[in-house]
Amino acid sequence: MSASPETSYTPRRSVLYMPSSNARALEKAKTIAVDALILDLEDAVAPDDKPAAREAACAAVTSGKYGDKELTIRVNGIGTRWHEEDLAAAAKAGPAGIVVPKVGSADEVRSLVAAMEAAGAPERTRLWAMVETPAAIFSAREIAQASPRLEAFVLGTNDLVKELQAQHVPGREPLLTSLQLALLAGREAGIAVLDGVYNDVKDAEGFAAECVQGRDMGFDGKTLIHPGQVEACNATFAPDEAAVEDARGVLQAWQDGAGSGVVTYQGRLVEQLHVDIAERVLATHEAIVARG
Ligand SMILES: CC(C)(COP(=O)(O)OP(=O)(O)OC[C@H]1O[C@@H](n2cnc3c(N)ncnc32)[C@H](O)[C@@H]1OP(=O)(O)O)[C@@H](O)C(=O)NCCC(=O)NCCSC(=O)C[C@H](O)C(=O)O
Ligand SMILES: [Mg+2]
Repeated sequence: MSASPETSYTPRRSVLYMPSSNARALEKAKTIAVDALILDLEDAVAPDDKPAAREAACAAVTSGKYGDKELTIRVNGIGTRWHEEDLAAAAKAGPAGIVVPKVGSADEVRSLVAAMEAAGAPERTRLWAMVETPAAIFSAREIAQASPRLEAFVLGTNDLVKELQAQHVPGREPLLTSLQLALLAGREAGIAVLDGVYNDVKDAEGFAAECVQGRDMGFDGKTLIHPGQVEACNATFAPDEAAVEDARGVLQAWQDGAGSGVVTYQGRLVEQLHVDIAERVLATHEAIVARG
C-alpha cells in the first residue's frame, strides 16, 4: 500500500551549512548526498570575504549544478551592514529558501517577506527563520504564523547555548525547553523544523546519539557542518524497513476493516490517527526513494 496522494513530504533529513567563501566546499557539495544546502554568508565567512561569498552563493544557486538538492542562502542578520545587500542579491538569485539568522519577532518576518518581494524573489523562494535567541523562543508561535512564505524554523543551538549562558552537554538538557517550544510552534503552524548542528566533527558516536534524539523529538532533519555527518543523519531521519512494513500493514488492516472506527494490527489498536501516522511514514519513505 502507498500513502494517499494528499500526503506530501519534502525530504530535509540532512541540511549542510557550507561557507560560501570556500570554493572547494562549493564544488564538493555538488557530490554530497545531502537533502539541502545552506550556502552561508554569516558566521562561517570573514568580513572581508563577504562580498565575494555573496556572489559565489548566488552563482551556485543559478548554476543548475546541484541536482535536486534544495539550495538556500543564509544572509547576514537584520541590522548588520551586509543584510540588505545579501537579501536583495539572494532574492534575485531565487534559491529554494533564504535563511535569516536571529529572527526575533513576527514583525521581522513580515518585513523580511516584504523586502524579498520588493527585490523580486520568485514565488518558489521561501523564508527559513533561525530560532536562536530567547526572543525567538518566547515569540515562536507568532513568528511561525506570521507569513505563508515562512517555510521552516532552523534551530541555532550554538547561539542558544551562548544566549542562555549554558553548556553543550550530552543529552542537551539545558536546551530541551527551547527545542520543544520551537517544535510546538512549528508543528502548530505546519512548517518544517530543523535541529541544530553538532560541533565535534570527529565524534561520530555523540553525533549519532544527537540525531536519534532529534528524530525522536520530532524534527524533520538536522543541520550539519561537515560532509562526514551526512550518511548517519540521512539514515536516522529516514523510516527504516521495519517502520515502512509496519506502516503498510496498518494501512492494509484499516482498509480490510472497511469503515469500522477501530481495528487491530498485530494485536495493536489502530484508529484514524494511527492511519495518519502510517501515511506520513510512507509519504516520507516514498519521497526519499524518489530522491534516489
Ligand atoms: C569544520 C570545517 C572547518 C572543517 O573543514 P576541513 O578541515 O576542510 O574538513 P576536512 O578536511 O575534513 O574536509 C574534507 C573535504 O570536505 C569538504 N568540506 C568540509 N566541510 C564542508 C562543508 N561544510 N560543505 C561542503 N564541503 C565541505 C572540504 O572542502 C574537503 O574537500 P576536499 O578537499 O575536496 O576533499 C568545515 O567542515 C566547515 O567549514 N564547516 C562548515 C562551518 C559552518 O558553515 N559554520 C557555520 C554554521 S554552524 C552555526 O553556527 C549554526 C547556528 O547559527 C548556530 O548558532 O548554531
Ligand atoms: Mg547562530
